[in-house]
Amino acid sequence: MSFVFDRQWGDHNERRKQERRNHTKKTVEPIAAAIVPREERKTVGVVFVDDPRIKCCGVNVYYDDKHAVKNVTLDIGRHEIVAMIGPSGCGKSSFLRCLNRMNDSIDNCRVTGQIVMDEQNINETSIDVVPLRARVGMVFQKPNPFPKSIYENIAFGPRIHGLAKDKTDLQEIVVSSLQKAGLWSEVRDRLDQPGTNLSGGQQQRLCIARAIAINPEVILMDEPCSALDPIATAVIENLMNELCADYSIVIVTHSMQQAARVSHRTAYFHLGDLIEVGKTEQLFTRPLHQLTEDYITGRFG
Ligand SMILES: Nc1ncnc2c1ncn2[C@@H]1O[C@H](COP(=O)(O)OP(=O)(O)OP(=O)(O)O)[C@@H](O)[C@H]1O
Repeated sequence: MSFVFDRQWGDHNERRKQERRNHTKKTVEPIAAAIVPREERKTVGVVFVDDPRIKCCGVNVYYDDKHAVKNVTLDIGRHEIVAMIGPSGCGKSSFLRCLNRMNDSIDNCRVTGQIVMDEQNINETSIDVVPLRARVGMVFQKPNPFPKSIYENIAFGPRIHGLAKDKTDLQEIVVSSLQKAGLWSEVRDRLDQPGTNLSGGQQQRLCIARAIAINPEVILMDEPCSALDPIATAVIENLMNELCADYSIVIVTHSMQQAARVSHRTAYFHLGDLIEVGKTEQLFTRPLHQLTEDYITGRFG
């Protein structure tokens, strides 16, 4: 009996020691590999994901001879929020605009490389950008509702893309888009009033509803909260969290706090190079590249 008792306690103590060793193993960071030096420009981190929604490979953006985005390779996952951060002029917006060919409207801009959705390179000149921009919607820095009624702001897209069978169908799209954008309860009684009469935060949600109404797969957001107060910003951030159940979201933001709050992965750009991309928590707490560390600790930009 005593033998059994001793053995049990012996086992118990051994187990406790082992648990402590395991615990130590789990909580103490492994000795980090040396941080990548500033001169290195090859992207480090988690560039690829399983079953990506968009696959960017060697993307370059030039404005005349200015090389604004340099050989960027990056996957955007399904149901993923990817934040793009970096100092002013590092190429975040230029890269974002590649994802729905918005750079086409800039005369001196040229984009090279592959941007693949459903095995199709959307950067080929033969691609029709109208249906592409329905699949990859965009929300801009400044809310830009059409000078039309709230209803028409949403109904316009589905109507021109032929997404509604009839008037009832169109009405359903309008209601469900406003619901998904978290605006329905605030505007249900005034759908015929101008969208421009809404507050800034409501206008931005109207623009999100407008993007949703044409059934996109991806929503691009270029500093969507920079014109909003903290309360309206929090509403949009919560909304993003809900929307990623249905869409992939790529957001350019100047706010590291916002990137940390909303995104699953964060991409850090520097002078046109994608320096590092990784799980958001890791990038902000244990960056792999010296330039990322400089930026997040406020030593640069
Ligand atoms: N139409 C243009 N013609 C010439 N150069 C341009 C044009 N648009 C952008 N650039 C340049 O390309 C570079 C990248 O600009 P971009 O707007 O993509 O950077 P960003 O990181 O989004 O900057 P910000 O955070 O200030 O908005 C910058 O040097 C910018 O001056």
